[in-house]
Amino acid sequence: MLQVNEVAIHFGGVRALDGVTFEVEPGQILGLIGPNGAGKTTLFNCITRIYRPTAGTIRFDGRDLLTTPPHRLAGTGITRTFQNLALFGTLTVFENTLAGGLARSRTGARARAWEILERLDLVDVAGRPAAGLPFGTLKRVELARALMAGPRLVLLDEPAGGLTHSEVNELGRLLVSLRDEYGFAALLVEHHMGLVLGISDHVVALDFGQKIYDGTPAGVREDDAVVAAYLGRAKSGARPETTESDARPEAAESDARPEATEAAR
Ligand SMILES: Nc1ncnc2c1ncn2[C@@H]1O[C@H](COP(=O)(O)OP(=O)(O)OP(=O)(O)O)[C@@H](O)[C@H]1O
Repeated sequence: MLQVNEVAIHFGGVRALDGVTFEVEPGQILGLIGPNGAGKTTLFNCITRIYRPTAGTIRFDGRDLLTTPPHRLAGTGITRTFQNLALFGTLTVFENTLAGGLARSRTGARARAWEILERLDLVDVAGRPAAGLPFGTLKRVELARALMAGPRLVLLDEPAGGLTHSEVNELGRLLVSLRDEYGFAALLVEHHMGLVLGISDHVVALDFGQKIYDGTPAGVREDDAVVAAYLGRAKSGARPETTESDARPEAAESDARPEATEAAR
């Protein structure tokens, strides 16, 4: 359904993506992993037309996405959430959710918004402005907005970032049940390995803009290249836990990341 073919993008001397090729099947959750600066968010930005790749093609249902105007993307069936949230602070949770449906016909939009808010346990805060609500709640609002367009592919950029242990477990169950119910595929960028390996059908790993792994979640921990580039450095505090434990505080992790990236380079 999504075909990313030999995609490359350079920022000055930095090869953020260097010939990346992979596919996402309908209904599949594909986990996209890799160390800081590997190119994961850049890939999202290429798919969603924020960045224009230097080379390569991206096709969705056979359609050339790189010639599709960015504002038509939701209409093609692709939506996303943002690592650092991109909600309208002064709008209510209901209004933020409704905004995700503007690419669809107005008919039934309000009813669909209520249905999604109920599904995501957001009815109690539906009338509250987004600004000031807890981070974990806002992450769910982003998901609600992404689902409003009735997507066939959702790009999830670190949905577990900043969530507590129990919230991450709950998120994993929620994503799988939403996928089963609504039938969308998902591209999941996430450092929380327990979540990625627990819910992904397939995993792709990037390192310095290149694909180093494309296979099953079960094979990830056994793969020498992924262990060397990413998992094997968990003890540094800048890499993910290699166990299912998520005791590692997210804030400390992100503080450590840029420095670790510099060191790695
Ligand atoms: N607009 C830009 N201008 C210059 N360099 C950029 C730009 N966007 C990304 N980069 C660089 O491209 C590389 C890939 O960054 P990207 O944010 O995609 O990594 P990532 O895998 O998402 O990392 P993280 O896990 O920390 O979010 C980095 O070296 C980054 O500094």
